[in-house]
Amino acid sequence: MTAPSRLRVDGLTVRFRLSDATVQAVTDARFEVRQGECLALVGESGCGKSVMAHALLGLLPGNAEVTGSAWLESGDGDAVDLVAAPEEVLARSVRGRRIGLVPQSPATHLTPVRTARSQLEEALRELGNPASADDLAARAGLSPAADLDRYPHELSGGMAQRVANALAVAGDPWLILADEPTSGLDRPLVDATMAELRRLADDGRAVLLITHDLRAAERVADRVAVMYASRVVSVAPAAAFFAGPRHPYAAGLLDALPSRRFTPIPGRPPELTRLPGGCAFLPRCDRASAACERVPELAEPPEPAAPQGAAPVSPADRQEVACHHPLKPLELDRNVAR
Ligand SMILES: Nc1ncnc2c1ncn2[C@@H]1O[C@H](COP(=O)(O)OP(=O)(O)OP(=O)(O)O)[C@@H](O)[C@H]1O
Ligand code: NI
Repeated sequence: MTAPSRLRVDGLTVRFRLSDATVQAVTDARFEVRQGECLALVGESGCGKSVMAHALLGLLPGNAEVTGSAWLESGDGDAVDLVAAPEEVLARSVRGRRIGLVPQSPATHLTPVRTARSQLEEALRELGNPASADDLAARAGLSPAADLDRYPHELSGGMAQRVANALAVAGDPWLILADEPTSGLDRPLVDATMAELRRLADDGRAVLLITHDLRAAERVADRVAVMYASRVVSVAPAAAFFAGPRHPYAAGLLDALPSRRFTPIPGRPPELTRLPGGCAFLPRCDRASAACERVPELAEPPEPAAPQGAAPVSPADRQEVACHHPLKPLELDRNVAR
């Protein structure tokens, strides 16, 4: 059975009106994050990932126009549309409560002059959570007796991350949002942070991880959504995505990794003030045709007939792509994969 949805984004669109131009930062985004899963949202710098996060939190500046919907759901009937909700509701019951925020830099996020315990206790008190700081710390992998009475400068990077994560769940959130939680961190700390996010998902949280570190995403994500030039162009189960992405842009991103072909995609993404009418990836795509002058919808591509003897693509491996010429599905050998 599929787990209940915790975040359901549908048609989410963000425009910034400037005096002489309009920035199309997020266009018609559609995806969901379910209870107990981590969805990684990836894409090149400037494609709209953080604007999407800020739209979900109601933290966009006054020149932003937001349309569409983004339902944050408890999983048992309670729900709030983050786009329609008034600021008062977002401030009182969403940010830091129903949405727990994993900060970009835990070391600077923590108050330097107070112990981890006093910060956790204050958060629990403010959020009306009867849990104890010891419980929260233990769940986050800290030793309450040894770690909680330390000041932030006495904590290692990994420990500070765990305290920040304990703070992120202090309000018992429906969704955890982490926008580039590993930028500027060294590899061991990246690994520790990813392990922490995985643990939060395994604990039953829904985790939305925004990152351009594909290697980190591969370690933690159950599904991967790819953004390009303001649109979500691919949503796929992680294993199928990393084994054989269907969208040419996603394939290009993976080929650019040092651990793969280390070949960057030629060209640059378009300016968000001057998006083309059709597929925005067209000028960089070696599969483009006249059909690509029309914007492709995000959908499961019609499958080519499976070669004789080959198993059809399993439902668990199905990828949605916005592309008129998707790459062929890879036959994942389920027996080998397990
Ligand atoms: N207040 C604003 N007014 C106008 N344009 C904005 C505003 N905020 C963001 N943008 C533009 O929106 C686009 C998307 O930015 P965003 O920060 O979401 O990118 P990103 O995908 O998070 O990139 P990165 O990986 O570098 O963090 C950029 O072109 C940015 O310049
Ligand atoms: Ni960003």
